[in-house]
Amino acid sequence: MQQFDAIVIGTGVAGKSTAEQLHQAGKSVAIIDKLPFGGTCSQRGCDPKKILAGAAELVARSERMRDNGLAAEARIDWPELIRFKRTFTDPIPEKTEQQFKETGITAFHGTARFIAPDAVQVGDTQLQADHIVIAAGARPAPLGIPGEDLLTDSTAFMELEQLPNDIVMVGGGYIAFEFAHVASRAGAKVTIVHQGERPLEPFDPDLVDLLVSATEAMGITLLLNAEVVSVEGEPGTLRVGINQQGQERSLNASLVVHAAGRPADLQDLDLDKAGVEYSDKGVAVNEFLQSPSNPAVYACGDVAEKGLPLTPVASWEAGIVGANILNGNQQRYTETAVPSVVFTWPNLATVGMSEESARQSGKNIRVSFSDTTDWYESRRINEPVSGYKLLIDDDNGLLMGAHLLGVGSDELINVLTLAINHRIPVESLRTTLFAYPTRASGLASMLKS
Ligand SMILES: Cc1cc2nc3c(=O)[nH]c(=O)nc-3n(C[C@H](O)[C@H](O)[C@H](O)COP(=O)(O)OP(=O)(O)OC[C@H]3O[C@@H](n4cnc5c(N)ncnc54)[C@H](O)[C@@H]3O)c2cc1C
Ligand SMILES: NC(=O)c1ccc[n+]([C@@H]2O[C@H](COP(=O)([O-])OP(=O)(O)OC[C@H]3O[C@@H](n4cnc5c(N)ncnc54)[C@H](O)[C@@H]3O)[C@@H](O)[C@H]2O)c1
Repeated sequence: MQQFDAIVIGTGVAGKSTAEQLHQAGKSVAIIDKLPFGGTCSQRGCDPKKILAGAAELVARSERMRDNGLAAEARIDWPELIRFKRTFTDPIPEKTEQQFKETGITAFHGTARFIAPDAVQVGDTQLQADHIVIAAGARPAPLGIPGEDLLTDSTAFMELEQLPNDIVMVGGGYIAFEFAHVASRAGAKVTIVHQGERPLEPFDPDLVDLLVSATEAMGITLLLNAEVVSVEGEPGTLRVGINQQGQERSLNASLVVHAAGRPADLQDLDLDKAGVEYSDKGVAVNEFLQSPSNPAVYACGDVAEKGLPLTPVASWEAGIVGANILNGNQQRYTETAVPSVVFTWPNLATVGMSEESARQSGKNIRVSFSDTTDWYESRRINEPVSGYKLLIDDDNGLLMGAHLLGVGSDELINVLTLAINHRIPVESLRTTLFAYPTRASGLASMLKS
């Protein structure tokens, strides 16, 4: 059995940064991954996705300006775009492995499973440590439907050599909308099949309605209250069975994409052998991100039950875990407002409370909501829709929640996150001079009392 001060399971944002922090403090660290080193965000998630979304944005913007002074329209060359994406993603595993080698972190390829409360096995190798950090991320939710293996997951979608003509997205969340916008702008006919009444549930319903109208105007079909119940056929000629409010129907598609959620990836870990509690939300953790049932174990990132499954949260939680292992439990996980963006064109962004939860809070709230499609910042690029909703506590003048739709929302949401987390009064935001013309320069109008 090989001995270490700490074992980290997962080489994504959460695992890699915890391992580096522990190693820099002089600990001997082993790190393990069952997939090529580097994790989801940089190879199979945020970063490659934004390369595709960036190209789709150029197409959208050029289309919208075609009769407004732009002569040529941009077009996506899918194989070339995937080649460009690979220039970012392909080097990551080797680069990450090299970094581990150079820093002295001992890296293992393979699937880690617990064999004892303080030990894991990878292949034939057994490792033991004072602390074990689970940073195993998430995986596509098993759907339990016939023909499930015919679905293409988000990783495989971003590896497609050719983009098929007709695509069905199963689910109506982040991945469905981002990929639908990309695929549609690359020329595919796309249908989003969503089981709920409202897509993009964590986002503001009024702004989602505006985004949905723009999405439908692009030619994307949305089926709501519709659950995918089966997929059959051969790859390339698939038939998707749908139950829409009790009515059976089916759709033909060349590609069916899994966009139906990503729960914690617990399946290989054998957590029962370590006495580590878990639920369908992930590894159970206390305020120190430590397993309450096995104090040798900590968890961070998508696999932990606390926090949104987003990259900045994974990185922040990793810092807490690293500090608590090094200094004893001192840093607490505290609820903080976390911004989130759907990288459609236009962008949809949110931070802080929803209108519903703000109204339920019992506070004296003011809702500032407007469709801003006819504002200069939208009209100059002929943007199809834009809008905002700001939720203000009228008693103390603080921002409780901010919801944005439109170009520049992905950056402006960060300013509003700063305001919420650092209790900057809306009056200060309203009277601050922001560069003009930018999306932030509209804040004064948005915050007029
Ligand atoms: C398509 C897509 C787009 C996204 N876009 C965004 C975005 O724009 N912004 C954003 O903030 N977030 C985005 N996310 C979410 C973001 O990628 C994750 O929140 C983040 O990568 C989580 O990091 P992590 O370190 O917790 O997990 P991961 O990066 O997933 O790392 C976990 C690692 O653990 C390994 N592992 C699992 N089980 C075992 C085991 N038993 N043994 C060994 N290794 C194991 C896995 O192979 C994996 O490499 C996106 C996700 C996807 C799928
Ligand atoms: N821009 C970003 O930050 C970004 C982008 C992509 C992914 N992510 C992360 O990855 C996670 C996974 O993304 P996602 O889009 O798969 O999940 P999601 O949770 O955003 O959306 C999945 C949706 O699919 C629906 N659904 C589930 N089963 C279904 C079925 N059988 N038929 C029809 N609809 C069904 C669910 O009701 C849910 O609303 C996200 O929660 C997010 O944390 C983030």
